[in-house]
Amino acid sequence: MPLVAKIGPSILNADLSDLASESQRLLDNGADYLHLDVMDGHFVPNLTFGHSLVKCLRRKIKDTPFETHMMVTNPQQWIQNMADAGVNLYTFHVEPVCQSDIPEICRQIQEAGMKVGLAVKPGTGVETVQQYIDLADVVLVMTVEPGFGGQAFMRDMMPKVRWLREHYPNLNIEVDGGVGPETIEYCAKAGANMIVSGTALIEANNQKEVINLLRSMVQTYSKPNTNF
Ligand SMILES: O=C(CO)[C@H](O)[C@H](O)COP(=O)(O)O
Ligand SMILES: [Fe+2]
Repeated sequence: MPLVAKIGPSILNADLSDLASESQRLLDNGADYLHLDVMDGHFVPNLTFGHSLVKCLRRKIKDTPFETHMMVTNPQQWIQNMADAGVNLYTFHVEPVCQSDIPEICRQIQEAGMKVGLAVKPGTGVETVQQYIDLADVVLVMTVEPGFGGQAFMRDMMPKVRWLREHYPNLNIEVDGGVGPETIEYCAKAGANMIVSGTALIEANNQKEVINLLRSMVQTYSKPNTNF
């Protein structure tokens, strides 16, 4: 069975004063979910928004899955708030938390009614999350240092994606950072099926064309025996 390709625009570099219509345009052009980058100015040197804004967006965009990419030092703190705001997938970084707390954080996320994403920064090996993969719905391999949109894609992260795909054929593997028409082939070939794309989509003249291209690349390479 080919994996399901899902395209999730990051709205980080969109016009945040007009977030609902920017998001709706991306969805009308074929996006499957919205990737909402939450930054606390501590885990990363940048600030974005929190659960209040997510809740407002949810009032306007009702049926689309929301992922929050939690670039925060204390992911446990925001679980209930984000669940109440209408988040579906709560993806947190493993770096700032105690390894032994990861199962409990995953449990709390699930208990709050959300799916679990485990995110790793470029300097973190996948072996760090390996023992927790059974507790997660998604593993996010960052392809830039978290904190800012519009950075260059780190191709040297692809061995992590490839390793995950080899060992976990059915896992949802997400890539985030510098992903667009120029770099999707690397991600798709390595085995990623959840594609976050920010700047490349926000700045595209034809968002529908770019979303279709990202999806078709994933579909091409996720067919059995054509991965590599
Ligand atoms: O998590 C992120 C940055 O920390 C963003 O999701 C990511 O950078 C997407 O934006 P772009 O495609 O412009 O790189
Ligand atoms: Fe992100």
